[in-house]
Amino acid sequence: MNQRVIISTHLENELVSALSECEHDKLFVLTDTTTQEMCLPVLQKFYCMKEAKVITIPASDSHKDIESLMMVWKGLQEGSASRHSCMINLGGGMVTDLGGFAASTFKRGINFINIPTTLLAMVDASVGGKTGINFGGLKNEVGVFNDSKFVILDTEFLKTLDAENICSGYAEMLKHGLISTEAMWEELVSFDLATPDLKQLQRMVGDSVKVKERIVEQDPHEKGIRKALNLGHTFGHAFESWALKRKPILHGYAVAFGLIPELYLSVAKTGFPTEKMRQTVNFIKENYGTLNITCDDYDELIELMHHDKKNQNGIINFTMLGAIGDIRINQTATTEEIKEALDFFREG
Ligand SMILES: O=C(O)C(=O)C[C@@H](O)[C@H](O)[C@H](O)COP(=O)(O)O
Repeated sequence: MNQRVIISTHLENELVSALSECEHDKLFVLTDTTTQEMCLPVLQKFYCMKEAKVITIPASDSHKDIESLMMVWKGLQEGSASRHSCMINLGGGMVTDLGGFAASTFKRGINFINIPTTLLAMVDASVGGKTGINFGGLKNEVGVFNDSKFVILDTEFLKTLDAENICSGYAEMLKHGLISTEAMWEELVSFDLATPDLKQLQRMVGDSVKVKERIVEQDPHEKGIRKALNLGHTFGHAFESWALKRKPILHGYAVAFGLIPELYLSVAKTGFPTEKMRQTVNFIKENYGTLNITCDDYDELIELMHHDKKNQNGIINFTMLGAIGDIRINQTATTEEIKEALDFFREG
C-alpha cells in the first residue's frame, strides 16, 4: 500500500508533517455541507491551512454522483489547481471516495490526503485506495484504485456523529471482526452499541483499521483475499441500491443487513457455526432493525447482485466464512439458495 495511515494524537502536527511530504503549490480542502459546519472549523484554526481553498459538495450518499464530481473538478479548475496541487478530503466515506476519485482524475492525478470524520470512513472507506461514485443506480460503479498519500485518523471527530452514523460505521467493524479473530468478534457482539463507551470505541477503531490495512497490503487490487472485505456487500449493495429508489439507508446499515443472508449461506454452504450466526444476527436485529422487503422484491435484488464487482462470467460472487476468521472467497449460490437466504433475512 502506498498510503500511510496515522492514528492521530495531535492533528495539527500530523497534518503539517503530511503536507511537508506532499509538496504542493496550492492546497484544497473538500467538505460536504455537514463537515463544512462540524469539522472544517477545527482545521481552519491551523496555520498550515490558511491558504487552503474550500470546495463543498452536498452531503449524503445520494449525492455521490457525477454532478458532485463535476463540482469538485470545477472547484479545482476555478482555484487554478495544477498537477502539483494537493487536496484534503475531510468527511465520511462519500467525501473520501468521491474526493479520491476527483483528485485521481484531475489533470490525470493530484495528491490527496484523507481525514475521515465518520466511523465508517475511519475504519473502512478512507483506507485502501478504492475511490469512485455511484452511477446508474449502482454503488461505486465508476472509480479507480488509487491511494491517498496519507490517512490521518482523528477519533475526536467521532464526537460529531449521531447514533445512526455510529451504528453505520460499526457494521464494517463487525465485518472486520467476523473475518478476523474470535476475540475481536466476541468484543464486538458484546459491545453496548445503544449507549456506546466512546473511549472503548476509539480503541477498537485502531484494531479494526489494522484488519483492513493487513488485507489491503496483501491484495491492493482485489484479485483475491481483498474480497474478504466485501463480506456482507453482495446482498448489502443490492439492499442499498434497492433502498436508494425508495427510502435511502446508510451504507453500514445495508452491510449489517447484508451480513444476515451471507452468514445464512455460510452456515448452509461453508459450515459456519449456526450459533455464532444466530448471535451475530441477533446483535444486528437489535441494533439496526430490519429492511422491509417482500418476496416481490427478490428478482430486483438478484438483478442488482448481478452487477456486483466481484462477479465473473455472469455468476454472482460471494464471500463466505467457514468459521470466524476462516475466509472463503469466490463462493457461488443458486437462485433458489439466494431466495432462501432472503426468506431467512425476512423471517429469520
Ligand atoms: O475495501 C474493500 O475492498 C471493501 O470491499 C470494503 C467495503 O466495505 C467498502 O464498502 C467498499 O467501498 C466496497 O467496494 P466495492 O468494490 O464493493 O464497491
